Amino acid sequence: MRIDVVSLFPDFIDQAAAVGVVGRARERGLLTMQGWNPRDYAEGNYRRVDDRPFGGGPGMVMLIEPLRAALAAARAADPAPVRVIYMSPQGRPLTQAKVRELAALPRLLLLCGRYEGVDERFLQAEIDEELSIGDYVLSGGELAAAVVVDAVARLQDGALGDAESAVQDSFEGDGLLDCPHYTRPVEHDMGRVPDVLLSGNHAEIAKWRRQQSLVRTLERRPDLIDETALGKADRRLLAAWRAEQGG
Ligand SMILES: CC(C)(C)c1cccc(C(=O)NCC2(NC(=O)c3cccc4nocc34)CCCC2)c1
Repeated sequence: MRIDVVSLFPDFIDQAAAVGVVGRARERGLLTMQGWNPRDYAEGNYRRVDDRPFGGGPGMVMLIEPLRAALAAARAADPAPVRVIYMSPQGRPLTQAKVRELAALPRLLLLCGRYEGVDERFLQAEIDEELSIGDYVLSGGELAAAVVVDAVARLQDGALGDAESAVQDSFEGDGLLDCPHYTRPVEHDMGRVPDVLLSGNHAEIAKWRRQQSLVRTLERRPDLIDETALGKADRRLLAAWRAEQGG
């Protein structure tokens, strides 16, 4: 897969995608990336990439022409069709389902905003979709682009080793939050490892982990599951938990 990133700080993404799974995927040729800086395409001796907003108000807006030239150069760099995504607070929330869809494409182009954003005419003319990584104010779209790169890279065939794939599958599997994890020592002034995990009883351990995931998801992110859609076994685990809690 090829990912082009249009950003005033292309090195930022490159660094964020240089280590770990993403770095390895790039080394293995599973993922190629290239940054494109609109400033390299800005005219005039000030090489302007932004200007004041019509209608007044604070801040600056990214100019159309440098973006259009950078996007054209990126498109021309590879014959494969490209999905152009503007990382934006006005975008649809990024979900794992969307990540899976994007990971299957041959090419992505991620546009990162700065200042107050991008001239709307450019977005209307050139952008296929807008995606948001969450509802908070950021200084630029680069962190969001790095999130997409990481999530998509993990799904490239061969990016993860068998063990890592199993972890990814367990995370992705049923959309539940993760169960608690423990490692050595068994005893610690911060507490003791739950006995079930020391029992060697793999069926009980699997049940306990499932129960913990279910309870945590219901307690912390009820929006992630529809209790009515739970299977009989899951409903039993929740009932047992509630009985234990005297709930
Ligand atoms: C969400 C809410 C708090 C209501 C809000 C309302 C209005 C503006 C902003 C805001 O952050 N504007 C600044 C910019 N933000 C992002 O690029 C950005 C922010 C968040 C998630 C993202 N996912 O991708 C890109 C994202 C846009 C131009 C430069 C950075 C945020």
